[in-house]
Amino acid sequence: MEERRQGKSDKTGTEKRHFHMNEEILRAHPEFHDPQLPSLEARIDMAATKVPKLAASAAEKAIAEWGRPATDITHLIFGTYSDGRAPSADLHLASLLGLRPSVCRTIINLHGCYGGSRALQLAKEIAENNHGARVLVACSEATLISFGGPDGSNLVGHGLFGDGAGTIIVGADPMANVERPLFEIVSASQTTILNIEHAIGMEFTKGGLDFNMSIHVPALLRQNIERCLLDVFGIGPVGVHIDGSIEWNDLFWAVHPGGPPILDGIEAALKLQPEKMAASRHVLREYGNMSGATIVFVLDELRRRWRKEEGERRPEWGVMLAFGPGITIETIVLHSAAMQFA
Ligand SMILES: CC(C)(COP(=O)(O)OP(=O)(O)OC[C@H]1O[C@@H](n2cnc3c(N)ncnc32)[C@H](O)[C@@H]1OP(=O)(O)O)[C@@H](O)C(=O)NCCC(=O)NCCSC(=O)CC(=O)O
Repeated sequence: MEERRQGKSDKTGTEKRHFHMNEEILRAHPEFHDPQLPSLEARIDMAATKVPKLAASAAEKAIAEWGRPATDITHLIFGTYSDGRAPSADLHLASLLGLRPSVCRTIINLHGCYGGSRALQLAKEIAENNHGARVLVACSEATLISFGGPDGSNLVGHGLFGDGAGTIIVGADPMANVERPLFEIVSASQTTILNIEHAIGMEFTKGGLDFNMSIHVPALLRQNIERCLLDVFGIGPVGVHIDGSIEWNDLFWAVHPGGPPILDGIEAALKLQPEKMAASRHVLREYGNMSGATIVFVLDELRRRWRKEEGERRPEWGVMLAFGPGITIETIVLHSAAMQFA
C-alpha cells in the first residue's frame, strides 16, 4: 500500500490496521467526512486503481511461492466489496499480473466477510471440473469506500475494519516436484440463519458504502454455530470419525475474526481450547477485519505457526468458518497437507 495509517483499539481486539487514507486525501476530499455530501463517485474512482493494485502485490507473492508462471493461471475469482464499476478490479488485476487474455474471470461483489470462502468453494468446483485448471482466488478490500467521520452511522465498522488483500491458488492433481499443496478443500457448504437478513448489511449510498451490523450478530452466531457444523459434518465425506459426539478440539480452526465477541462466542459454544482461536485473534490484532481477505490471512498465520511448532502434533483435519450478510455462514472442511509444515 502506498499510504498507511495505523490505529489501536483495545475493545475491538485490534492493535494495528492499514488504510489507504491520509490527511492529504482527506483535505482533497472533505466530502468523505460528511455523509450528507455525495462522495461515492470519488471513492469508486480511487478504489478502481487501489483495490487491484493491493491484490496484485499479494498475488505476486503467492505466484512466486507457487513456482509456476502467472500465465499458467486459467481462472481468476476476485472478491471485494470495494469496487463499483465494470470493467472491474478482476480485469485490472489480470493485466497487472500479465495473466493470459483467455483467463476466465469472475468477480464476486458485496459478499462481505464470507467472500473469501465463497471464492474458495467456487475455485474448488472449477478446479475439479476442468482438467489442469489453476484458479487464482484474490480478495482485496479498501475501507476508503466506506470511511467516514465520527458522525457517520458505521462507528463499529470503522473501529474494526482495515484494508488488505489475500490470494490463494487452487488446483486439483498437483504437479509432482513443482506444486506443494498446503491445504486440501475437502467439502464446502453454506447455511443461512433465516429471517434476520438485516442483521449484517451493506448498501451503496451517495456517501459511500454503508455497513449495518446489528448488536445481535455475535449472539446469533453463538446460538447457531454448533447446529450448523453438525449439519456439515453429518453430510460431508470429511474423513474424520463421526459418531454424533464430535470433539471439536481435535480439529484446527480458521475462523473469520469478525470481532472479539464473535470469536469468544464460537469458542464458548464449541468449548474450544483458547489456542484454537489464536491465529484468528492474531490476525484481528495485527490487521483488523479485512472482510473477505481476512480468512486468507488466518490460513497463512496457521501455517506460519505450524512451521514454528517443530515436532508437535498438528491436527490433520480442520474447519474454516466465515460469516456475512444473510446471516450467511460458510463452512469449509480442510485437510492439512501436513508434510509441508514439517
Ligand atoms: C463493537 C465492539 C468492539 C464493542 O465491544 P465492547 O467490548 O466495548 O463491549 P460491548 O459489546 O458490550 O459493547 C459496548 C457498547 O457498544 C455497543 N455496541 C456493540 N455492538 C454494537 C453494534 N453492532 N452496533 C451498535 N452498537 C454496538 C453496545 O450496545 C455498548 O453500548 P453501551 O455502552 O451504550 O451499552 C464489539 O461488540 C464487537 O466487535 N462486536 C462485533 C461486531 C460485529 O458484528 N462484527 C461482524 C462484522 S461483520 C463481518 O465480519 C462480516 C461482514 O462484514 O460481512
